[in-house]
Amino acid sequence: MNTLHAWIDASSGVAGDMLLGALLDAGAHLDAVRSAIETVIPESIHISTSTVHRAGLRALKAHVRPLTQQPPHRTARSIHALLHNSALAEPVRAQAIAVFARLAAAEAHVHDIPQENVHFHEIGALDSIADVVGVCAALHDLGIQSISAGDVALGSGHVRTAHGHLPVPAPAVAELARGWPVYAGGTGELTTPTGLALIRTLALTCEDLPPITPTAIGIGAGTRDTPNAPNITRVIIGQPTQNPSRPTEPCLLLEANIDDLDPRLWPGILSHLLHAGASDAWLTPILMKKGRPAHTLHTLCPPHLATGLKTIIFHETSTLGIRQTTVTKHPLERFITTVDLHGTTIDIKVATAAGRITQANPEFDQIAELARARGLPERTVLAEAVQTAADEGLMVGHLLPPEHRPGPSD
Ligand SMILES: O=C([S-])c1cc(C(=O)S)c[n+]([C@@H]2O[C@H](COP(=O)(O)O)[C@@H](O)[C@H]2O)c1
Ligand code: NI
Repeated sequence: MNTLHAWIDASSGVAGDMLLGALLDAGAHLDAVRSAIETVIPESIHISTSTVHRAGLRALKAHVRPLTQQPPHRTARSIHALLHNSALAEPVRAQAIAVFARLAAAEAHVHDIPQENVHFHEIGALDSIADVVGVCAALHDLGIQSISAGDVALGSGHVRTAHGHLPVPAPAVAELARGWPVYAGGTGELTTPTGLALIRTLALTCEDLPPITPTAIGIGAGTRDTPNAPNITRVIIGQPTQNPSRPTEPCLLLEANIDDLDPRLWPGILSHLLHAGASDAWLTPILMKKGRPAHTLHTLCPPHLATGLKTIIFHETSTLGIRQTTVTKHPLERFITTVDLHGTTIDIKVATAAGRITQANPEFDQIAELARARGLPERTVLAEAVQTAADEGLMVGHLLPPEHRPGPSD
């Protein structure tokens, strides 16, 4: 299966209409975007594009023009209902709802009000709905399956808004930036709340351009044209040439053939090596010279732990030597998330490739403990945990649900 990854370059900043312009420039169909926006807010927005230049570079400007100066009053709650009840394609609807929830959480925090009471400035609400629904529809139209983004430039100084003069980054932008690498990168407001909410919700990780073979590049223009500082957002779309977010890791493999150790000692040795930081430690049965049954001890480890692990092997086994080879590891991105099962928190180990789940396994020790506590067979509790995880979208082949994405320190 060919997967398509989109990498967002917000090193000159990002706003909702800039990202929309970039995706349209990369080949998303304007009709698909228009029709998604019409589905949610009929006859409220006129959307068109034009080729412009920003600091001498060609870019596509998405013009998102409200058709009314007096749209209905919109709160976070009413926008959620509007999107929820709309006939948008399911992935577009789910993503747009998640983006607005993130935006509303940031606004609620900085204005110190309940999330459902957040209201979006009347005209701004229309713009924002069009930008968010437009971007999600454009991604769907392009068939994008995973997204990452680089560090984001936020700007500096002050910006004039409907709420008066705000410092840059605007408070909601600063709130949305928690846990994502950002920097000033220039003067003025380079990143808006809607632009950053889109990146924070849709992008799985922050990274430099991952290994992909580009098939489309889109450049979206901001409103101002400032000399020497192109006011643009870029997207580079392509097929991952490796796992998009995980470079290979250098590893050492330590090995020894041993034919004279009391076999009862092996479990303790393997466990000691794992506790000391080995990525893996295992035995394979072998037949040595003179027909002697024996074992090869294999220990995989990051290079900086090799000396300590070799000391353990020499100390706890009877070997007279250790072979050491350098190997390359291609790890999948993995992390632990949790689900609630009968009031107990169960860890789920999740691995992803190109943004899709390849493994989602409940931690078996916790399953066994819960099974014991409830007097049930382990396989019943295991099946319940797998089903609970699947109900929350943690299913092999699915995109990772936003609420289960790892935080920056996971
Ligand atoms: O309308 C409100 S409450 C508002 C709050 C904030 C905060 O940071 S709080 C910022 N702004 C400014 O509005 C414009 C439009 O932003 P979009 O994301 O809707 O494009 C932008 O200049 C924000 O800094 C408004
Ligand atoms: Ni605000």
